[in-house]
Amino acid sequence: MSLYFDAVAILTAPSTGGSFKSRIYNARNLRASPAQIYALIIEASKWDRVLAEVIEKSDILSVERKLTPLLALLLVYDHLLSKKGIAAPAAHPIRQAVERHKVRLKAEFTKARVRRGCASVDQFKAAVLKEKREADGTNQFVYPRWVRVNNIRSSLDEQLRTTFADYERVDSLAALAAPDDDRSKRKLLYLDPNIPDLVAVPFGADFTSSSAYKNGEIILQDKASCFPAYLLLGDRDAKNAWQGDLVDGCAAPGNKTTHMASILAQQQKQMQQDRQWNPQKQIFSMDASKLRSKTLQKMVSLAGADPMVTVLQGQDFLALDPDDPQYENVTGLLLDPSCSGSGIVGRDDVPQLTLPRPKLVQSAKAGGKKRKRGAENHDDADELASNVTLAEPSAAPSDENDIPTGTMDNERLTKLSNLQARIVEHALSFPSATHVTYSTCSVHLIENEAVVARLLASDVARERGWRLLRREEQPDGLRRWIHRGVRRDRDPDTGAELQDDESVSALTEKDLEACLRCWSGDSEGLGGFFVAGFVRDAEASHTTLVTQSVSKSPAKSTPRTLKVEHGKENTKTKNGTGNDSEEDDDEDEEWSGFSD
Ligand SMILES: C[S@@+](CC[C@H](N)C(=O)[O-])C[C@H]1O[C@@H](n2cnc3c(N)ncnc32)[C@H](O)[C@@H]1O
Repeated sequence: MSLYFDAVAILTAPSTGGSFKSRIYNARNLRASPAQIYALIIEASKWDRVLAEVIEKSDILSVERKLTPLLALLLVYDHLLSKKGIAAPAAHPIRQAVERHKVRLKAEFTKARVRRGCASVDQFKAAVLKEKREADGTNQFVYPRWVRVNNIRSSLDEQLRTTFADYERVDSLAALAAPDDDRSKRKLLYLDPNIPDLVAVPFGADFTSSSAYKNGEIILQDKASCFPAYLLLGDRDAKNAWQGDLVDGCAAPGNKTTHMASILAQQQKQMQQDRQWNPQKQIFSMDASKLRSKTLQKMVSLAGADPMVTVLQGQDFLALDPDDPQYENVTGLLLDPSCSGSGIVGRDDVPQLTLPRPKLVQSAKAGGKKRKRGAENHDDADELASNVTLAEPSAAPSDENDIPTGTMDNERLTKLSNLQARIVEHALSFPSATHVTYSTCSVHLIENEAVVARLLASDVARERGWRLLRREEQPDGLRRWIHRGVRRDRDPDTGAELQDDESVSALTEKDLEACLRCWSGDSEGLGGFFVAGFVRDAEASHTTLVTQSVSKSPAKSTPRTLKVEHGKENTKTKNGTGNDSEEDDDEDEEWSGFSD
């Protein structure tokens, strides 16, 4: 039985680089034989579309709560197509969960064959393979391997001279993939025009044995995932280098933390041209999950960012006290909280599996597209979405994203978006903060523009003068990015726009221009992604209403509102008399809510 659970674990584990096969053979903690696991995944992936169809039509996921879509797909493959059937004792509950439906499954499998006009299983197999190749061929053409150069340990120039020395420069993403080539073997390189220090190479290129990868000089990070740190820290030079500390509130596994550190390193090196670079602790990076925090710490160390980053392992960002003196110099915060992951697409040579959708999701308006490979376990997502404080996710994380892709109904998405909004509101309350970014790898409006609309309408945003970082204020590469915020969700299957969504009616066209979107399946070579930046104006800080916590504990605090003019606290009380008794109690409170 461990065979199926091991296969699920492999398919949902973080992508650590290397070929898919080598990852299975090098994996620890597997109980089944690597050869068996590999064969099961490869064979099942050839039939995924049919198996998904059969499982959906027989509706076993609605009744068999022990089965996740991925587990069901692997089991039903063995049940219907392998000679020996399911490799588990006959009395095993998971085997029974499938075999209870054998008549229905067989009937749906036969119908799927007949629908494709195939008289035999062999013909059926050929037709299914053709279908699969047609679907995958496009994916592999579009998605390259993105490589970010880490300025702490190296520089783009140095990497072009060394790791990429024998790579031929091409002038478009499409040129990375000439049809019928063995693209992974061709050494082609495209310098990304939007994100500094980012290059794209053909899909399948493997750097995991290169010294640059092992030493943390290069980091395999998708382009869209580079947007938030660049949006936050921008194009700065020695004259206007970033001032103040930074917080990455939802940081594991650490791509954006290490990207922030890399950008800061670049700026600081420019400032200290002739002198030795002397990195300073400037970033607080945390994750509520202790398990994922370990990966975060490893990634920070590998990137050489220890002198710049303080990792707070297992720290819930919502429990961080913005008024704690150690955060008084925090000027920028990056928030990339848990999301539905509905924008995630396969990024490496792991077989792409089209998974069955449970009935619940098939009928949900904002339900995801057919799931691609991603983390499993709906219960974790549910728990996460319904709890105020994050529970340790027990499912293996999938790269940056820790939530299963595509299995969420509207209720779950709503809970998740509530949590996302709370997290960013908390960020907006840091007394010295002037810049905040919010990002998700979701395509759903409810997690993206709708969260932005709620944040702009929140008390903390209005009182502290937060607004969106407008397109014309964004770093050059992102200002030129053409895919901006939207008012309508897209149909997950056809991509067609759905009707206007009221949740974003308060956003102006300028606001939508300020938001950045990425979509899968277009010529940009990315998955679905969203990011928006918030800033506080210098003018807003001169005459702004600031909420000051009476208590140091955010959970117990009673906010009071004070008016600030020209950088000074105005001691006028709420009723303007200066005699408000509530305020008298707080006379000794240190001033803590003041923008730049
Ligand atoms: C999308 S992932 C972050 C990916 C990361 N930014 C990167 O670029 O590598 C979301 C992370 O947020 C963490 N998280 C969710 N809620 C949190 C909270 N309240 N405080 C801290 N971390 C939280 C999850 O454990 C998860 O690791």
